[in-house]
Amino acid sequence: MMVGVSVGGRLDKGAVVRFVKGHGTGNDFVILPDPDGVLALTPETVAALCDRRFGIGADGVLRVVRTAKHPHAVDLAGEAEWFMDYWNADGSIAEMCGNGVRVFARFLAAEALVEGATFPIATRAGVVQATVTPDAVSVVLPLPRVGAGSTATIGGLTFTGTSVDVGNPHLVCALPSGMSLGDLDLTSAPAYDPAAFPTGVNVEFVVPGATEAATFGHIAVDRRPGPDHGHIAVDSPPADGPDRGHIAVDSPPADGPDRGHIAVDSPPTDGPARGHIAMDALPADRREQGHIAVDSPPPTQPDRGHIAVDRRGGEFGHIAVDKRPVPVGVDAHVAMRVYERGSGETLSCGSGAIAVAAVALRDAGKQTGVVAVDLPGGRLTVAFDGETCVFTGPAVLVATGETLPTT
Ligand SMILES: N[C@@H](CCC[C@H](N)C(=O)O)C(=O)O
Repeated sequence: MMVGVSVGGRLDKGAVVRFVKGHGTGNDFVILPDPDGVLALTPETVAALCDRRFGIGADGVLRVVRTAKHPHAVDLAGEAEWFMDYWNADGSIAEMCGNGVRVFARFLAAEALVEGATFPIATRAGVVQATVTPDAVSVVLPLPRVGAGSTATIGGLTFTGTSVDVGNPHLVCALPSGMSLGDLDLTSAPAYDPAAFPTGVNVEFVVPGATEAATFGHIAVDRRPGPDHGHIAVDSPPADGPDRGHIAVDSPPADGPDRGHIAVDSPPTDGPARGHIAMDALPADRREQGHIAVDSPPPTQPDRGHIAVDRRGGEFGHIAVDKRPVPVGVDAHVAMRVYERGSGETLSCGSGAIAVAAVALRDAGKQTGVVAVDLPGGRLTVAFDGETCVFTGPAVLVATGETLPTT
């Protein structure tokens, strides 16, 4: 890819920069190792790196720099060797990134830049303690500060919420009963009160007391404004055989030419653990036919299946179906979606999950306890002991590479 990187304060068109790609529950990052702080990142460069079409693609950038070498962190040099220089996908800087700091910790451990499994990391919101295990990374953070009420408006609907400071600003909005997370159109930013959030805000939408897929899974098809919404029809038992169902989606309406369908075979045709969805993207008499194969359960996550069709940026929504089991031994369980300041809708937001968990625990009348938070990208847990919170979830490195010099 062709991404210019400023080196030593000047744009060096010959710069080749090593990067690592990682994610925490689908909140993905380009990690830039820069121990001596010589990469002079700009908002434009970060936005180019994060561009999912013209760049590497990510929700944000994590620059790995020695605390002593970065002006925003030098005061913390006695407490932590490494500073997470976090940038949102639009090139703005944020104080905290909960998933980012877990992925950052995974990177430090994988590159043997730290000793032991527990170590401090400096952030713009202070120093946090990370503990790395093969399956998860936990981070100990200060208790979030639950504040005043405010509102967010999206799609003509106004939601009442609670502001929470996790180092960065959040507004946690509960959905009214009868509304599900899949009903939300998060393709554009919610409106908020700029007097309450002068530097912007991450907005979380929450279904409290979530149970298995019933309250988290959602199917949203065709969010185009206007009268031409499609429909989903499920025959059970199906019309053409004992083991076959189908979902028919008309878009635009049935009397128009562009008719597609989704056919679901159950049991699947090619193996005991595999199903498929065949989609005609164009009318049946044309050639462009696609399909999505779904392993259930997926090989890497035995208790989870999902179908995700994401055409954000266009006119269609997405389908996501979670089959995560109800967590045991927790004091509260919530499901959420988030619109992040500077990054748009993401599959997961760690600081957002902490904010949501703090409100859920408060609403449960407790000051200590464990909250499980389900997001489109997976499950995170937050444990509160009255003095700190411990934020835990998977953190994975998936690729490494080099940017190419610009021409
Ligand atoms: N967009 C946030 C910063 C990133 C949050 C992150 N995804 C997380 O996991 O906490 C902001 O601008 O505050």
